[in-house]
Amino acid sequence: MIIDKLFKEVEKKGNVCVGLDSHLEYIPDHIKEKYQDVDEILFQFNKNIIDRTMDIVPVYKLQIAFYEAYGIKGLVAYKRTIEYIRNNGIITIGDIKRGDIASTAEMYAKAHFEGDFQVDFITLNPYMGFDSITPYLKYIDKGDKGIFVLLRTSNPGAKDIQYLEISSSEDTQSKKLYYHVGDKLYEMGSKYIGSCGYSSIGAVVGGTHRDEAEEIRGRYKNMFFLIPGYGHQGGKGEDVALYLSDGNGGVVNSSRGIITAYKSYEDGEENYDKYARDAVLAMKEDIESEGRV
Ligand SMILES: O=c1ccn([C@@H]2O[C@H](COP(=O)(O)O)[C@@H](O)[C@H]2O)c(=O)[nH]1
Repeated sequence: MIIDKLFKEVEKKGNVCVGLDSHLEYIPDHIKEKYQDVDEILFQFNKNIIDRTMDIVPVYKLQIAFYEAYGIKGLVAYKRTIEYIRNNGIITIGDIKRGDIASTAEMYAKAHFEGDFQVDFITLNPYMGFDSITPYLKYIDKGDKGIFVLLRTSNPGAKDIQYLEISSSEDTQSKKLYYHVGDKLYEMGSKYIGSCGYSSIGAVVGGTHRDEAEEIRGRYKNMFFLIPGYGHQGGKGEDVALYLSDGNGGVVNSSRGIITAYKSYEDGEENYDKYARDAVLAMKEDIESEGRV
């Protein structure tokens, strides 16, 4: 199962997920001068970072908005980057955060689990209901695909809706909305547990809030987490480590913190890929120094 592959990669390489959110503004001038087309610029920028980091990175996440923003050529860069990563045997997450009625979700599943934009995991937004998730299950059933569903996100606005205390007809006591989502996903995920003990139905939990971390980790023991919010959004090693279990059970994403790390150095532009690697190593050390919780 894909989750077993991710688990093994994390055992070997650590928990850092590099976010290739490759805004043109983040790309050094020498690359923009060398290549004319935006697809080539984005791809070459990504490729150099991937080549420099793939021995220490278990998974790359591409936020599709950064490619859609550049139209067809942006999507060509998205396709070429995911193909390049997958051809190197490394896992990809398409951060697409889709959520729609079942008939549309079927087409989203086809679009991102087959064909040009095929990745290993995608992110989904469950707030239209669980019938918006079920069309993806037939791919998970086959074993080589997985999903990360938004549970409790990293942004300050997460509190506006996800933290609302509500009760359902099945519960006697009220609980936060994100626990309603988590409990249901946990139940759905129990069918897809790999030999590593985790399910191919994982959840996105923001690494910027630490108060609930131990409760979330303890409540969803078989759930693998995608943990964004490290670095630019303020999450630290001590925060994100709380969502891990014995050093595994989650990957921690950093996008700007890694791909724009070079901007702090005088010789950064020419060596942006080296500084991306240094940033991955520093992040890995920051997380691992917390010990295998
Ligand atoms: O709760 C969430 C879910 C997804 N994201 C995504 O992660 C990265 C974070 O980028 P940074 O530059 O490391 O802040 C980005 O792609 C978001 O769309 C998130 O931040 N929080």
